[in-house]
Amino acid sequence: MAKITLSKLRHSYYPNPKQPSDYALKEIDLDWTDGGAYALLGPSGCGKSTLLNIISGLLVPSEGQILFDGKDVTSLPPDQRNIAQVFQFPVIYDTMTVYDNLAFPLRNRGRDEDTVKQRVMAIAEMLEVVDMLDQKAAGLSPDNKQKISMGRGLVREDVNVVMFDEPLTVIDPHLKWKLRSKLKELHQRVKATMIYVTHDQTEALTFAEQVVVMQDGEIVQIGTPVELFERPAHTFVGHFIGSPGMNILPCTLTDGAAYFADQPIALEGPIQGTPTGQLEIGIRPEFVSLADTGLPATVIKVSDIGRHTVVECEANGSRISAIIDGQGPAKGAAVHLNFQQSQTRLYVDGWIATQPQEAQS
Ligand SMILES: Nc1ncnc2c1ncn2[C@@H]1O[C@H](COP(=O)(O)OP(=O)(O)OP(=O)(O)O)[C@@H](O)[C@H]1O
Repeated sequence: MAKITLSKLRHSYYPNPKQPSDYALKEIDLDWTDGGAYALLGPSGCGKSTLLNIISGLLVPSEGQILFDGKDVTSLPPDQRNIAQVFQFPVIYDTMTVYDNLAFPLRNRGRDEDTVKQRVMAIAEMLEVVDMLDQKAAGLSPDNKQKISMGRGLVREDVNVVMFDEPLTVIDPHLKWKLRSKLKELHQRVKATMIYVTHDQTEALTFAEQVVVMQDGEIVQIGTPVELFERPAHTFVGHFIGSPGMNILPCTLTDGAAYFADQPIALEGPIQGTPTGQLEIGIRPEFVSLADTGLPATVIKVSDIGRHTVVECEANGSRISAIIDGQGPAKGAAVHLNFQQSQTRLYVDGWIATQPQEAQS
């Protein structure tokens, strides 16, 4: 397994790129630690496949370098990079047995049959497919085929990285959670460097120790699932992660105090620098509560989401959601909203501009 470094990486599909919008990847600088579990998360078109293809060697970047354990592999073809890939759709040989499918990547590299057997059995046990080993792959269900595809990606011990490209696309929704947790368990056991590409926040947050969030060819934040939830570095991350996402409200600043709809809103801590640009308050619905006093709002929708209720309100032309325990008020009710101060952030031109109180020196 290897540490992967992406250094000053830029890529354009145009021959003479001029402006930032000509680049599918703007500038990427990133270190992926040996043995880590990473997710690349972002909406369609943000550049995930472009980055994956550059790492696997299918695409040579317009600028910058890719290093595996410090060795420059930027111009090496895919077969010399020693990478295992698991794609959206299963890549297996229908006419072979499950055993032979799992053994294929090892036999292909001339491993002796004792080693093949030992690795195939270890992976089959982890994936819980031992009872299928003698079956022809053709007869397997789509999710079992994809399990075997994953097994083929994991069976070699000597790969630099295992990359998963939306691997649960073909899996039935009710089986997805099973395979998601299986993959996490597999990472803990095989300790390979793994990169999991997805547009699905649940998949990324369940699998990864570190999530790389991309938007428009740029990395907007790298963090643990908790960090992305608690302190989104950008309003895009606030929106994209969470259900419903972060409330983002336009605001003004007067003498260092934030105002929304003429109401003062207490921020988590001091503001960095002198903010100029688009000012917004960010507060997650989990930290908005209903109270007797506070920001006046009107309830426009109430949804029961199991143990909690989402109360969607309207205040001064903005939508604000609150996640509360128990039953919500009726639609049309006049309510007051309170924001938990330690969770109320200021964003300037999309980027976080407040520091938490305890970070002050
Ligand atoms: N072969 C290509 N030629 C020109 N532009 C391309 C090509 N491939 C991708 N792009 C553009 O590059 C940008 C990034 O695309 P990319 O496929 O990397 O995003 P993605 O996040 O993987 O999206 P998806 O999840 O839909 O695959 C998009 O604007 C896309 O239109």
